[in-house]
Amino acid sequence: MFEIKNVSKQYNGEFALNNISFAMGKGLHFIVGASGSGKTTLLKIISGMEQDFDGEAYFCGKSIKELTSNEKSYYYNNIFGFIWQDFNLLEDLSVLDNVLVPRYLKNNQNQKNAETILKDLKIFDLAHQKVKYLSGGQKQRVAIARELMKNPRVIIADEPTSALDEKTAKTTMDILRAISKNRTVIVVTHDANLIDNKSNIFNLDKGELIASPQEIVTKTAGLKYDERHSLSIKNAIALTESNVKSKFGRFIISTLALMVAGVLCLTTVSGTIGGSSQGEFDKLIDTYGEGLKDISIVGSFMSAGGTGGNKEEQPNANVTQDIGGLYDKYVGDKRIDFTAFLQAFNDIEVTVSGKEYTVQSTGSTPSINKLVAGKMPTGKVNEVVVPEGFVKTLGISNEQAIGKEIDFSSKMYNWDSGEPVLKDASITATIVGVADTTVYYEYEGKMTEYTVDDSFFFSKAALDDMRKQAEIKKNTMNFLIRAKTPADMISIKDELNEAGIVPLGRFELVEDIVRLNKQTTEQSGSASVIIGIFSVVMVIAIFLITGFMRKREFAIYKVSGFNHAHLNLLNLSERITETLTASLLMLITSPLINIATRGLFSASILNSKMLLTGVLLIALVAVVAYMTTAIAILKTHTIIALKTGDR
Ligand SMILES: Nc1ncnc2c1ncn2[C@@H]1O[C@H](COP(=O)(O)OP(=O)(O)OP(=O)(O)O)[C@@H](O)[C@H]1O
Repeated sequence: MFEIKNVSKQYNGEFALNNISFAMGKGLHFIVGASGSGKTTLLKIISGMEQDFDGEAYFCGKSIKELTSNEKSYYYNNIFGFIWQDFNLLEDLSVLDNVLVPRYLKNNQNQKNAETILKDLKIFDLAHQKVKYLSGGQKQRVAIARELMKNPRVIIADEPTSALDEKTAKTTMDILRAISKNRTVIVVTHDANLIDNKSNIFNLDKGELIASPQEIVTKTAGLKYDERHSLSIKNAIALTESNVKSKFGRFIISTLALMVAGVLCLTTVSGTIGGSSQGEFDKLIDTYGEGLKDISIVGSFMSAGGTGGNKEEQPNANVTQDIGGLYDKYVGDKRIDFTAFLQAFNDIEVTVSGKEYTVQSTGSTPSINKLVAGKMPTGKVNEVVVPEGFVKTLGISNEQAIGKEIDFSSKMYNWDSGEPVLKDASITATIVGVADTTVYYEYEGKMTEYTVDDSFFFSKAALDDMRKQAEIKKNTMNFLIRAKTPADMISIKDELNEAGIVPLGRFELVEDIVRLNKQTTEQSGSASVIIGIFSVVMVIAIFLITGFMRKREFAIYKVSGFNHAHLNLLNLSERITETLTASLLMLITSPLINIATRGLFSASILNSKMLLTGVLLIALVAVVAYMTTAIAILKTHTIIALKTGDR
C-alpha cells in the first residue's frame, strides 16, 4: 500500500529523517522511537501533510508528493482517517454531529451507518451528549467513530493513547487492532505495553530506520480522485445550522457586529450627522412658511435706532440706500429660487373675461408664501402672478386661471418729489402663476397669520410700463429674493452687508442654525468618515479574532476532507445567515435606533427608504467579514493548528 523510497527530511540543516525506505501493507503497524527520532515527521510525509521532502513516497502507486490540495482533501474524506492524542473533536457539538462531519461532503448523510458505528464502539447512549462533557476514553472512541464514517483504507494514529489511563488505553488499542483487520492502521507510540509481537514495528532512531519488518506489499489498484467531492448548498446550510446552535454566543456577537456596523455606516452615508440641523430648519419653515427664506432689498426703510430699539436714545431713522444694479446681479444667481418686485398698488380694479372685480387694498407690502400653480413671471412680456384669494373670487381653479388675460388698473405712489402722489396706471397681462400670499408671524408669543390679498407680482416689462404711466422717474424697484436654502439666504445676506446694503429678512431665526451647521458639518464631515472607518475596522477585528479562534475547527474540517472551496461555501452560508438575522434585528429595533439617533443627531435615520440602504450596508459589511474569515481559513495550517506528536 505504502512504498517509501530513500526519504529524507531536514529542518534547519538537521536530518529529521535520513534516507528511510520501507513498504507497508494492510494490518497494524507501530512506529516507535525516542522523542525527536522523526516519528511525527514520517506520519506527516505518508499522510501528505508534508510534501516537501527528498526521496519518493507512494500510496497505491500514486506519488504522495504530487497530490494536489483537492486530491488531498478527497483522500482525507475517503481514504485516510486520523486519530490524535488530544482527539481534535468539535467540543460544542454532540457526539453524533461530530461523527457526521465527514459525511457533509457526501450527499447521503447516512445516520444509520453512524448509529451502527456508535453501537459497535459502545458509545451509542452518548450520541446526543455534547463532546465537552465526555471522558478522555469516550472522546477517543468518538474520534475513532468519526474516522470510521469515512470507511478509510488507512488510519493514522499519532499517540492515540497517551492522554488516556492504562485501562482505557488498552480498550482503545483493542478497537484499533480490530479495525486493522481489513485496513492499514499506523500507530505512533511511546508506550511499549501497547505493542504486541504479532504487529509490524518500525523503529526510528535519530531519523534513521533501525528496524522494520520485511513486508511484501501486494500491488493495490490505483486510486481515483472523484470530481464530485463537493459540499452541497443543502449540506452547507445544515452545517451552518449546527454551528449556529452549538456556538450561539459567537453567532450573536457576529450578527450584532454586522448590525451595529451597518447602522454606523448608515449614519455616515445618510449624512445624518452633517445634516442634523435640517430638522431644525424644517420645523422653522413649517412654522413661518417658505417666506422665511426671503430677502427684501428696498431703497428705503424706517429703522428703529439705538440699541434694543430704544426710541428715546436715538430717533427712528429713514434709511435710504442705493440698490441700483442689484436686481440684475441676483436674478440669475444659482442660490435663488426666484425674485419678485415689491410694488404696492392702491384701488385695484381687475377685469377678467369682461367681468370687473375690485380688490381691497391691505396697505401691506406684497407677500408670497409659495407658488401654488404655474410659475413666476419672466421675459419681456406682460405677465403676472395673482393671489390665490383673487382666483377664488373668480370662481375657477388655480390651474384654470393660468393663461387668462386680465385688465389691471390701479393707483401707484410716485415718491419722486419726496412726498407720495397717487397716479393711475393700468396694464393688460397674462396670468402665469397663482400664489399663496399668507404671512406667518409671531405676536405676543403666539403664531398668527393673515393673507395679503392685493399681492400682484408683475413681470419687469409690465411694471416698467405702469411706472412710466405713473411718471415715476427713479429706475430702481424694491424686490425680494427667495433663497433656495437657509444657508444660501445667509450667504447672500453676508454678501449684501459687505457691499454696504442692509437687506430685510428674518435672519435672526435662521442665522445661528446656519452658522452652527456650517461648523458642525466641517467637524462632522471628518467625524462621520471616522465612524464609518471605525465600524468596518470593528467588523474586521471581530471576524479576525473569531476566525483565528476557529483555526483548530477549520483544521478539523480540513482533515475531514474539506478543501478551501468547501470551507468558503460554509463561510458564505454563515455570513448570509448573519446578514439576514442582522437585517431582521435592525428592522425590529428600528424604533429604538431612531430614538437614539434623534437624541444624538436630531434625525431618525431608519425611515422606510433608509431601511433598504441599511440592509445593503449590512450586506456590504458582511462581505468584509466573509473576506476576513476567508483569510483565516487560508492561513490555517492543519499540522500547526492540530499539533501532531508530543511537542
Ligand atoms: N517544523 C519543524 N521545524 C523545525 N524542526 C522540526 C520541525 N518538526 C520537527 N522538527 C525536528 O525534527 C526532529 C524530529 O521531530 P519529530 O516531531 O518528527 O519527532 P518525534 O519522534 O515525533 O518526537 P516526539 O515523540 O517528541 O513527538 C526533531 O529534532 C524536531 O525538533
